Amino acid sequence: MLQTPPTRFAYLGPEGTFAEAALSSAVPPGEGVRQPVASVPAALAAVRAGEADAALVPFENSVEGSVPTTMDGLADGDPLVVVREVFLTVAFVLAARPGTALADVRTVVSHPHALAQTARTVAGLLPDVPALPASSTAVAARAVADGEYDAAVCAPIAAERYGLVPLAEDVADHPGAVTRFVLVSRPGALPEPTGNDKTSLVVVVADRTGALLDVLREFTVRGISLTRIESRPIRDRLWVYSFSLDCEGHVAEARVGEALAALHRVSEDVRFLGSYPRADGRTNRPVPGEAADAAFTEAGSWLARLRAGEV
Ligand SMILES: O=C(O)C(=O)Cc1ccccc1
Repeated sequence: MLQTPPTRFAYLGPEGTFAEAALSSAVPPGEGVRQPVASVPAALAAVRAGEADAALVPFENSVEGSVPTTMDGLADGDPLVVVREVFLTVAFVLAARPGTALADVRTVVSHPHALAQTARTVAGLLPDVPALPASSTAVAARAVADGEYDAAVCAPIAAERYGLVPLAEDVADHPGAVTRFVLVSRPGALPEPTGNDKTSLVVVVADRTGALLDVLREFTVRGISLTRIESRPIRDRLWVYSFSLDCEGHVAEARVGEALAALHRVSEDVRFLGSYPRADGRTNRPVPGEAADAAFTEAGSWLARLRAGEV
């Protein structure tokens, strides 16, 4: 009998990252094989090259906003789509090699988002100590274990994994911060609509008055709520911006499909980044009657009758 090969999941590694914890919360242990990779671009590249089937990468944070390497990595290059979102409440420790005292620490290292979310607390504990960036919190913990730096901001599990001990626990400036991760894969069959889905897009607009309003209007007139919108520079065109956004609904639903088709007409480019089940514990706003699939179907039949000369 033919066996389907296990799904290969790439995640921002090494062992002990928040991305790994997010993957474990989304995919039961024992399902698929997991490959830690060195960076977000490496995780996306592994999927694009077919070396992995899906990648679990951080997307945005409730305190720091979006993760630029992920946003830009999805906006450029061969298309990838989000098939799932995962929310994780993150807790940070300041960790060092056993025997290190706070007074011995001359350097702190972590992922830029972890440094940003703990900046005030860490500066209070270690005034004037430089905070240096690393590609993940676990790589930072490993580098401390290897003696390259004195302390890391990381997950308690990463400290344990690399033999570090906490100098301070719960060093987040805003306890309860949530990170949104996404599981991305090469385009293929879309996740089925669940009735509580989100759709992600990148829309490139022309440099003209009202271009953003034109984009927003296509959602408003179809009763679609946006859950995120932000601008990102298009790096090879000076002062031209794209809009990265999430809206409620699934592309299989008429109002969302029609909005995308309209955006395709009024903007320079639309990149579809997937329709997937909403996982933030919230429920999409009720769809107004005139924006429901049944209303679009009925309007389509009416138009067909008009065109056939039946009215
Ligand atoms: O570096 C990690 O562990 C990640 O998964 C990225 C990250 C960093 C800080 C907060 C949330 C996610």
